[in-house]
Amino acid sequence: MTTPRIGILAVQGDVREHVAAFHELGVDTVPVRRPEEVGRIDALVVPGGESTVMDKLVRTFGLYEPLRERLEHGMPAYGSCAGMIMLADRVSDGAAGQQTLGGLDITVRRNAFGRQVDSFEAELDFVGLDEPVHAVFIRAPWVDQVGDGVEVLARVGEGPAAGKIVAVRQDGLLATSFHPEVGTDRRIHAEFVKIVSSRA
Ligand SMILES: NC(=O)CC[C@H](N)C(=O)O
Repeated sequence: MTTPRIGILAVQGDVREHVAAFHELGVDTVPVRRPEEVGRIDALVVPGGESTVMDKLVRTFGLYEPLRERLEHGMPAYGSCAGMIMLADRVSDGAAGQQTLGGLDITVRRNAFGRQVDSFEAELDFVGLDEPVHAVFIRAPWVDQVGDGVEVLARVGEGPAAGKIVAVRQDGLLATSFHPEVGTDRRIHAEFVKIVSSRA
């Protein structure tokens, strides 16, 4: 089997951190900035950053249609934080006119944790991983509602937001409210590589 080509949407956000995370796993990635690059990838990563800016740039660069089409045809994708918002079918508290690429049958609440606690870290139990994940949240969304085909992989364990959904999977689509690309734990990137390889 040939190694799948993982593209990183490289219009805005923490692209370098994702590139480095996959590199540590021995997986090369390619940046995606132009429409013609979309046809050459087997999977997509949408990084953390600012979903409103990412949305505008994706459309300005002519990436919206080709990416949407690939996602509709089942291309695996992983989104962290703003990337989760970009992959969600529905956004609550989105900016005026904000659109997403969609694909994940979820409603995501942007900046859900509020201003006082907009950045924090937490230990999370994560379905399929033996040890908890140390998760870094930065002005993160949470998932308000999931469709029937969506598996919940992690929830906040304690505090005022206890029980809120922060990681999901639906077929080849994976999303986390937090940033595993920040830090040294590569298990979630490894999970995505497994998903991509199993569907290649
Ligand atoms: N760290 C992040 O990716 C923050 C996401 C940002 N709050 C947004 O709405 O896109």
